[in-house]
Amino acid sequence: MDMSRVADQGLVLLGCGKIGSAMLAGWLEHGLPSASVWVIDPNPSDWLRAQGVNINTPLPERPAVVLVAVKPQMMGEALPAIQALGGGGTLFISVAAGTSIATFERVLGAGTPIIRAMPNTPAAIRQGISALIGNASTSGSDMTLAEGLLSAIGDTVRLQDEAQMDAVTGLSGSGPAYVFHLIETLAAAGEAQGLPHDLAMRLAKATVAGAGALAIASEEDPSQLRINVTSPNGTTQAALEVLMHEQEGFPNLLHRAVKAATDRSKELSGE
Ligand SMILES: NC(=O)C1=CN([C@@H]2O[C@H](COP(=O)(O)OP(=O)(O)OC[C@H]3O[C@@H](n4cnc5c(N)ncnc54)[C@H](OP(=O)(O)O)[C@@H]3O)[C@@H](O)[C@H]2O)C=CC1
Ligand SMILES: O=C(O)[C@@H]1CCC=N1
Repeated sequence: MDMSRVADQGLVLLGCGKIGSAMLAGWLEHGLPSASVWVIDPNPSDWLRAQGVNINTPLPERPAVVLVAVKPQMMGEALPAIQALGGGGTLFISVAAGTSIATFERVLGAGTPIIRAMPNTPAAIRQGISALIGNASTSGSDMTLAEGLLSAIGDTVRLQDEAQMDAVTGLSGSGPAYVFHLIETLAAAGEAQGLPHDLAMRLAKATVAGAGALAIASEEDPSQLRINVTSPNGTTQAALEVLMHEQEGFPNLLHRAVKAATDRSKELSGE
């Protein structure tokens, strides 16, 4: 991605916590100059202070992009700081869960190009995935700019309908946490079978990372890759009889987990 427009005109980051920092880390690593970044955050982290970006200083008059990365509950308090940049000329990208495009249009004006995006934290190592959708004022070049920025920190996918954002949030936005929990519990299960903690954790991390990389790289789909591991009447089959149990296994558990996250995203949009 050619970051020259963003580097020339500037990028404003409203809120730089977990996801804002993950995205910023990816962009800085990709070559965005730190002098081109302005951050508004009441309590900048030590990591952020060490990056050489502009923190809580006056903003450029017409930045290329404002990235909104505050919690939905803080939106009312936070948006006035960037409201004057609305109206066109600056592209707004919000990653906030459950905050609709209409909410931003009410504050910034319907003529403001606004893209709602849902990234995830592997963005920090440029292996995230972001889903995005723009409002009616978003031009083709705005979408290209947003996709360029987001593709610098991983894969991107365009949505057809803003309503899909709740399920996307429940799947890939929150999803890294499910996988981290899988790593934690896989390691703990190995420990319970007699392995030392460090060895169990190393095996668990490498197994999840390797399986994920194979799932992306392979032409076979994940169900075939699963079958490839499963020798008839072997060890994997014994485990899968537990994990694939209709009521107590993964399918029901993950269905309930993703539904809970999706429902919470819908709830946030009404709060
Ligand atoms: N974490 C994730 O994996 C993902 C998060 N998101 C979305 O990103 C948004 C941020 O989430 P996350 O990074 O986890 O949350 P964090 O709380 O880690 O980050 C939010 C940041 O905004 C700061 N902040 C609070 N009030 C203001 C204000 N008035 N002006 C500017 N900054 C302010 C916070 O400071 P302080 O801590 O001092 O309050 C904090 O540094 C949320 O809307 C979430 O839905 C989307 C995708 C993935
Ligand atoms: O937990 C949350 O609400 C945010 C949205 C997706 C990931 N973290």
